[in-house]
Amino acid sequence: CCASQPRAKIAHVYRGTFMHSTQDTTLEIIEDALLGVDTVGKIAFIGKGSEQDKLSQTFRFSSSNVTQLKQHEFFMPGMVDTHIHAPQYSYTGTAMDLPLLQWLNTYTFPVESRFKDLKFAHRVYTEVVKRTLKNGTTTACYFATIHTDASLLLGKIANDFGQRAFVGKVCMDRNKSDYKETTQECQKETCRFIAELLNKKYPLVKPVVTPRFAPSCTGDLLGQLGAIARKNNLHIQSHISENVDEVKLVKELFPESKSYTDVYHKYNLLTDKTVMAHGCHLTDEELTLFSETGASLSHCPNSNISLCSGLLNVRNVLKHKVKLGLGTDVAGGYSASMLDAVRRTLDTSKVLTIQNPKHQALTFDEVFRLATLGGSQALFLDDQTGNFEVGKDFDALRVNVAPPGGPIDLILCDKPKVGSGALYKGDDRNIVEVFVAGRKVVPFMEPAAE
Ligand SMILES: O=c1[nH]c(=O)c2nc[nH]c2[nH]1
Ligand SMILES: [Zn+2]
Repeated sequence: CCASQPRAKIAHVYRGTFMHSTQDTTLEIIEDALLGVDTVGKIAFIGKGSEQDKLSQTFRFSSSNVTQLKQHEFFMPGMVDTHIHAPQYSYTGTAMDLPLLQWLNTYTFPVESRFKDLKFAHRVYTEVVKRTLKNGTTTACYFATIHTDASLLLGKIANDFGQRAFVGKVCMDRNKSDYKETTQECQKETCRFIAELLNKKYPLVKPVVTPRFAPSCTGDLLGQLGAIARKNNLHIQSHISENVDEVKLVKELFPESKSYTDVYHKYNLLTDKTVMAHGCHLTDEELTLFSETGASLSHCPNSNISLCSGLLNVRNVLKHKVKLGLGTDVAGGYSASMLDAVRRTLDTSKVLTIQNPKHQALTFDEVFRLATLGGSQALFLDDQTGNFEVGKDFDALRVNVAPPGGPIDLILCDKPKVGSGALYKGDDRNIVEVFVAGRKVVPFMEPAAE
């Protein structure tokens, strides 16, 4: 049994099967566990169901307050989407026929330009927050657009629905089209975005410094953003080495830098609070620089396949001791569901084994860890979320393997395999409740009135 000293009062106690990952165990399944959540949403204890009497005395809760999971139900940690473009949710699954640089110019920039319109932004951002929450994303690291007010609105909507989120106002001062700002505007608006979002004092929603990627930023802007992040001790997100044409372009635009990674490093954008999406074409030397700086990678396999960008060798990333989480990368990725990201990660890893039988494919348990604890580590949030350790916030999914009308027929009842079956075959119908910091956010709460 693990328990903190009883301090805050216990608000909820749950009894049943819990699955999670720890530093030492890729997947731990605790049957008939008892977990207590205190009034500030933190996990106060996790112990054995058989110790309920003792725990109820220590933590002063009554047995009648224990919620017993039903047969075929279990709890798992909420999933962490380490990379998602909220505005691009509006065209998911409709633009999968061009490689990255053409895809951005043809589809992405025209759509993102529309987010100047706050009504349109409100509609799309409400849908993406609801859709990701329903699919078990308790933490999302969002790109918004270049528009400060719409980006602030995304923060408000995530807060209203109770999702833990980083929100980035996108920075770009170099583009063929008008979808950009001047260097000075971008710096000024980034500072306003950060100040205004922090000023809201949302408990779970924070700003992240967001240069779109090196090709859409001048060195001047990158340097200014590095300084802003450092001064305010903020998270940073961007893209790196997604596609070979992009890597070539970065070489042309930044001839003085040794590598793509070196460009970001030079401008102080690689820190232990940085998450870079993709990294399919990074060299071992670049991965070493990630490891040395503590920067992490977001693996977005649906996007990498959909845009024919490349196949990230996650095994090699982990070998270099680089932190890694999973991302949907909507709308390069056509699915907003982290369960899809889990499956595509497994598929990608198996394709690498098909290409090279010496490659050791990732296991289901390892990928489960990447979607939960790995994501929280990549976002430097692992002291707050990622698993069911005492003292962390209770970010959890109540999964029912076989709800009526659901996608799974329960034929095999082999307990340890039930979790993997549910995650391979399940969808949001199986995620019957979602909790963030102890609060039930699915079924949805009514957003507070204005
Ligand atoms: O998948 C991607 N989506 C984007 O919006 C983007 N911008 C730069 N690089 C990118 N890659
Ligand atoms: Zn992206």
